[in-house]
Amino acid sequence: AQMLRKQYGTDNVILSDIKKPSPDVYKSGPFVYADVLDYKLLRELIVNNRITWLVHYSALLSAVGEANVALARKINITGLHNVLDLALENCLRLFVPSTIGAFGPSSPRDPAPDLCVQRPRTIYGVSKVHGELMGEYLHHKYGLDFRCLRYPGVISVNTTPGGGTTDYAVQIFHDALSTGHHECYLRPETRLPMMHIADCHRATVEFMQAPECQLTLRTYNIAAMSFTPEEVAQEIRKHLPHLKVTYNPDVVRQSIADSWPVRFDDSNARRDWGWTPVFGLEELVTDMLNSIQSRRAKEGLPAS
Ligand SMILES: NC(=O)c1ccc[n+]([C@@H]2O[C@H](COP(=O)([O-])OP(=O)(O)OC[C@H]3O[C@@H](n4cnc5c(N)ncnc54)[C@H](O)[C@@H]3O)[C@@H](O)[C@H]2O)c1
Ligand SMILES: C[C@@H](O)[C@H](N)C(=O)O
Repeated sequence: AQMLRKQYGTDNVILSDIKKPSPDVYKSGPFVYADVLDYKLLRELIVNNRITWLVHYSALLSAVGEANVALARKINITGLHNVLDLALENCLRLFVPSTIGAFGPSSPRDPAPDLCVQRPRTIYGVSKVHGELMGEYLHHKYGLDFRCLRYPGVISVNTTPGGGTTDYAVQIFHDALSTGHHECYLRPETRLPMMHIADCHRATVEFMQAPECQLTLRTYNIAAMSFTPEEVAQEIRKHLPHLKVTYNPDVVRQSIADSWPVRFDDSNARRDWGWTPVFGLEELVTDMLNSIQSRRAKEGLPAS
């Protein structure tokens, strides 16, 4: 929203959720309550605010989805159908993120290309493949301007991890600066594609702004780096040598991670609309530690 508001004006970008926003978010511009399962309310918001673009992020992530399959199906599939119908009815440009989780054990893993077998084994992945296919179907049949990026694990200081399989890659930075000890629920050699949130946001805005004639696909992989818990820990130790990591693999999350790509082939995104990441592992680690450290200092908390 911050990026879009700079370009399009504060009042022209409306954030929504079913959760109360932090005071910072609330003060930064328009925020409304919107439940994606409430079709009438969504329609009212779109009509009353003369919405032209819709960015649909609401979802239950992979690990939390496995713990509550019925709710994940409702939010990730029924909610998506509401959004697709409204986008079509109101000629909106629609962005829906997909994920590395849209692939499964029978997909090529190193690298996973844009087009290949997709047989995910989580309700999250199944719902994301469904979203990719529904959006593309409505694009080809009715001309819906549907755009979808498959994000790697996204790493950010601003939000607490939302119940995904890649959450450890956020938590490890907080633990490094608080207790100096991180207990990892994945095995040390588990490699997954990851991305700094600044790259993820920039990719999304650049992709949304790309002229339609440049797009040869409606769903693209985007990549920045791939690392294992051991590799990110080693990079953090260059700044905080005392970091201790112990491993206690969680059966559910480890088996999800083992079914996902270890690397993404994003050559189509690079060719079609010029995607290039800025953050590699070194830059990511420096930025995350600096940002968390200054946040802790503001809150009067010590760094370990
Ligand atoms: N974080 C990642 O690493 C990652 C990677 C790939 C794709 N994505 C995708 O990006 C999107 C956002 O992910 P995130 O990490 O911010 O997840 P998150 O869990 O932090 O946020 C999801 C949001 O959806 C909201 N929500 C839940 N039920 C809702 C409902 N009924 N109506 C409206 N909102 C509802 C939640 O309140 C929450 O704020 C998801 O679609 C996810 O699949 C995320
Ligand atoms: C990878 C992504 O979709 C999310 N962070 C998850 O782990 O579920």
